[in-house]
Amino acid sequence: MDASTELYTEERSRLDETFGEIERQRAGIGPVYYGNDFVEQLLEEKREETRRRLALLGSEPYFGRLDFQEKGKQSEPSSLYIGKRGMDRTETGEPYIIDWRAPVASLFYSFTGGDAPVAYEAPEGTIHGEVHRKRNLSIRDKELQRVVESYVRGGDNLGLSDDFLLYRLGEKKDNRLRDIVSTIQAEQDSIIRAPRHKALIIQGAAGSGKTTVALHRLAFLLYQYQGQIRAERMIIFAPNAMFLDYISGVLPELGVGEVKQTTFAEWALDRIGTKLTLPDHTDDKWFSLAKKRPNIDDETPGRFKGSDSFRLWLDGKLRQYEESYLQDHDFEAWDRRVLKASLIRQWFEVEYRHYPLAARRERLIGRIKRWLDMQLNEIGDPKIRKEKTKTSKQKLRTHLKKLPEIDEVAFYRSLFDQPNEFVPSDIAKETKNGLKRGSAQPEDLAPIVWIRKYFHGPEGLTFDHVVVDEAQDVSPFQITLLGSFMVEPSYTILGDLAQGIHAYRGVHRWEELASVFDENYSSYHELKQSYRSTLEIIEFANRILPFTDTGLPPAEPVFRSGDPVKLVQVANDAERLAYIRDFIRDQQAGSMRTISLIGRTAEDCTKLHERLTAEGIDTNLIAEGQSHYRGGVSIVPVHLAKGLEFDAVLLLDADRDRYPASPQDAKLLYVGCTRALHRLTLLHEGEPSELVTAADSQQ
Ligand SMILES: Nc1ncnc2c1ncn2[C@@H]1O[C@H](COP(=O)(O)OP(=O)(O)OP(=O)(O)O)[C@@H](O)[C@H]1O
Repeated sequence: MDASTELYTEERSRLDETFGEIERQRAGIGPVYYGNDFVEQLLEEKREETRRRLALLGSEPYFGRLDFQEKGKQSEPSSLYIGKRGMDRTETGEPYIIDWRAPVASLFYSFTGGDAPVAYEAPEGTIHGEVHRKRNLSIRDKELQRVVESYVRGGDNLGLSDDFLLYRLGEKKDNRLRDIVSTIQAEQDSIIRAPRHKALIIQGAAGSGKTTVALHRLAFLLYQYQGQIRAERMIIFAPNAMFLDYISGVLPELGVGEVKQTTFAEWALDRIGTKLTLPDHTDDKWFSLAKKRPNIDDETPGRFKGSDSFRLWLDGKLRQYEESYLQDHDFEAWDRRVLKASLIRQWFEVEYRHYPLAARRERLIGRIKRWLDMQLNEIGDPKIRKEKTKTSKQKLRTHLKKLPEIDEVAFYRSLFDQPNEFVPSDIAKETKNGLKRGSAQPEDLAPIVWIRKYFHGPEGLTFDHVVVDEAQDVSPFQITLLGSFMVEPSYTILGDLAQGIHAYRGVHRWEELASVFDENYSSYHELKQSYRSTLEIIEFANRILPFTDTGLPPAEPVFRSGDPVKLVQVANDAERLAYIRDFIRDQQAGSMRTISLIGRTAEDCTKLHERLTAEGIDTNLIAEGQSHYRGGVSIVPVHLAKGLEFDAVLLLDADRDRYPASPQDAKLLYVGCTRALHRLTLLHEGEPSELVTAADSQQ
């Protein structure tokens, strides 16, 4: 028997034994309980959880094995099998499969080869020891497909073998992001396992696994802080509904499906109610061709209203409003029956001081009404009482008009009614006109929810952890707002400034976000290694990076080589169309499952979609506001491709006039090119973009 067959046979037999154990445990749970006994019902919940866990283990029980010798223990090294969920042996109670989130499993990820001693942090302290062996196992549908011996102590290892990672990265993608529990890399693992009470700010190169890492971190936190944090109080903010659809499979796969996944706009509108609408296509002007695009500076509405200084100005206005809310008016119910203004003020300012303004108002109104009722009750003669009731209640209604309703949208609107010293006049005018029509811009949402929170308090909402993906697109104001729903900051904030195509509302430097936290709470991390694309694609995209003006270092590729990036010139429109047709056909024939034609603008994409449809070629047009990602062949404008990935990409119109060498166009092109996993071709008709020529120069 050669070594690999021996390896396979050994693992096959452990796998059979595992299936036997899973079956025994499943059989031991017994049938589902449908009765009314409360205790039995509670127990049934636990049994159901076990059934789910065993079902998850049933087809792919584990993916790794680590032989670990704990220091000070005489016995042989223990073989730890690591899976998506843990399982103990029924008879002995010993761990049989280790949950990937357990402390000891961290060794599987952090171990980088070599014979040096290792250690991991456990609740009982630091555990030291030695790794004797590391194996990666691929099990699909109960079949052991592959065993890779990544490390053997004392063997002739040249560091840790990457074979298994490369095997995984070489796979073709369907229409969903997947979990990476079997191949989490050390730098990713340290982010996933970072302590809870922190605001982690992560700058990660395109394809470095930011989204994936964030999702795994949620699963880890839920495991590590069981009983302290709840899935329903964790929330992920992502840029759009289609992206949410694309990532929606990962958490259920990791067994933590209840975490809320939303966009900031959806969440904010939910809080405000139906008082406002957001117009469609508000972003279009920023993605039009360079000559039609507005400039971006700190007075661009999105940047201005998202800034910390705008928030501070708003806070000042809120305080002023609250301080001058109550005016001194006695309430005279009838002759000489007067509720003195000083007493009303005493209630409002002393007794109800700790409540948010809306509650202070409500309590005050209730108190005044009660006072009036008491006065009326003192009147013995029913006839007089009736008459006084009528007149005094009328007077009360008039009096209460002096305590106007508290409404966040009306207050926000009032800020722009008069010219003011702080808000640039064109922003004030545009905001006022929009709100008059019941329409807000995306950048108005954080201030309005902030005002609502000031008026009403958190209204029962608390977050245990907040993930903000594509965080280069969010503002400091949004981050502060979300933080105000947490007792202590617990954030994972991930993004890539080089993909900051929404620079008109997002941050330009991470310090802008870091500055909203106390420095003990925030920490900055970089993920430089990129896993998505081949070496050739990453190197090509890296040469576009300097044009983005972000000063970011090049992404580091994993050594996975593929086809060279192609730059193709076509002579005319007919040739262009013929090329596109052939491209789709060739990629499909070459087993590429997801193929994307990335256009420069939304109109370009719509036109291409119509033409291909007329020729009977089936493609999915991705448009703004879409909520499902279908996979297959997509046509997508470059600005909507962010966050997604495709086996093969044809980037259209890589011409000089469509992608001039501006930072914004460089970011768009960088986003487009980094979507490709295995193959990238750029097409141009006229002179190629300077960015493309630079990227192509060293191939
Ligand atoms: N450790 C890993 N093992 C296997 N695959 C990985 C690993 N890390 C990331 N990947 C894969 O790399 C791809 C990129 O991951 P992801 O989309 O999370 O990256 P990202 O940093 O959010 O990308 P971008 O910013 O470009 O949208 C995915 O296909 C993911 O499965």
